[in-house]
Amino acid sequence: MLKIEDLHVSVEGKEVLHGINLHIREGETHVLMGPNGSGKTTLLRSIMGFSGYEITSGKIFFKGRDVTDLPLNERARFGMGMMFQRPPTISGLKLGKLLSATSGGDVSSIGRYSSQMNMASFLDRDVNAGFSGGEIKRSEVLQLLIQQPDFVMLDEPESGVDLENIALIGHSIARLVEKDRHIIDRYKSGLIITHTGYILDYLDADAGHMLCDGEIKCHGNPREILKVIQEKGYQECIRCQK
Ligand SMILES: Nc1ncnc2c1ncn2[C@@H]1O[C@H](COP(=O)(O)OP(=O)(O)OP(=O)(O)O)[C@@H](O)[C@H]1O
Repeated sequence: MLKIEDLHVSVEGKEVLHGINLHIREGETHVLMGPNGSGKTTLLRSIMGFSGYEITSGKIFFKGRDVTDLPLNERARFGMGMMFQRPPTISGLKLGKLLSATSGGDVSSIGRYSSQMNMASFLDRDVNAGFSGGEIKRSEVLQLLIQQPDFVMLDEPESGVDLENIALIGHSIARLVEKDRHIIDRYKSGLIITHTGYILDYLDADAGHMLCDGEIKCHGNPREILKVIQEKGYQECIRCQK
C-alpha cells in the first residue's frame, strides 16, 4: 500500500526527517510513536503532500505508483486520507455541505455515519467552529468515514477525547482500516500516531515504529515498544535500537 524509501524532508529550510524507510502492506495498520518534536506529524503531512514540506531526497510509493511529486488533492483522489492533529476552522462552510461534496451527495451515508459519530446536530454548523476538542476528533473521523480512503493516516486520534468517545472513535477507526474483517479479506491500511496507545485497545496494530530526532530508531510490536517507553523512557528505547 505504502512504501517510503530514504525520505529526507525539510521544513522552513531545516531538515526534519533524515532518511525514513517504511513499508505498510495492504491490510496492515501501523502505529508511530516518539517524543514531542521528533517529526511524526511532519512524516504524515509529507506523505499526504502538504506544501511547505520539501522532499529533498527519497521516494514515496502509494499502491505501486511513485507519488513523491503528486499534489495533495490527487493523492486524496487516489485513496489517501488524513485526520489532522489540529484541524482548521472553516468559517462559511457547513459540515453537512463538506460531507455532501465528499460523498457526491450520498444522503443516506451522511445520515448513517453522522448518527454513528453522534454528529447529526452538527451538520448545519461551520466546520469545527466552536467544536470542543472531542467533537473535532469525531468530526474528523466522520469525514474519513464518508471519504473511505484506502490508506488512512491519523494524527493522535485519542488526544483530548473522553473515555466513552475514545471507544466510539476507536471502534470507528478499526472499521475504517477493516479490522472488523477477517485478515484475508482486509485491503485498507493505516498509520496512526499515538502517545498513549489507547487506540491499541480497539484495533490490533500490526507493527509499531519509534521515531526520534527525525529517524525511525526501532520497529516492532507496538505494545512492547510502548511498555519500554512507559517503564524506561524514550532514551532506553533508542539505546536498545532493535
Ligand atoms: N512550519 C514549521 N516551521 C518551523 N519548524 C517546524 C515547522 N513544522 C515543524 N517544525 C519543526 O519540526 C520538528 C518536528 O515537528 P513535528 O510536528 O513533526 O513533531 P511531532 O513528532 O509530531 O511532535 P508532537 O508529538 O509534539 O506532535 C519540530 O522541531 C517542529 O518545531
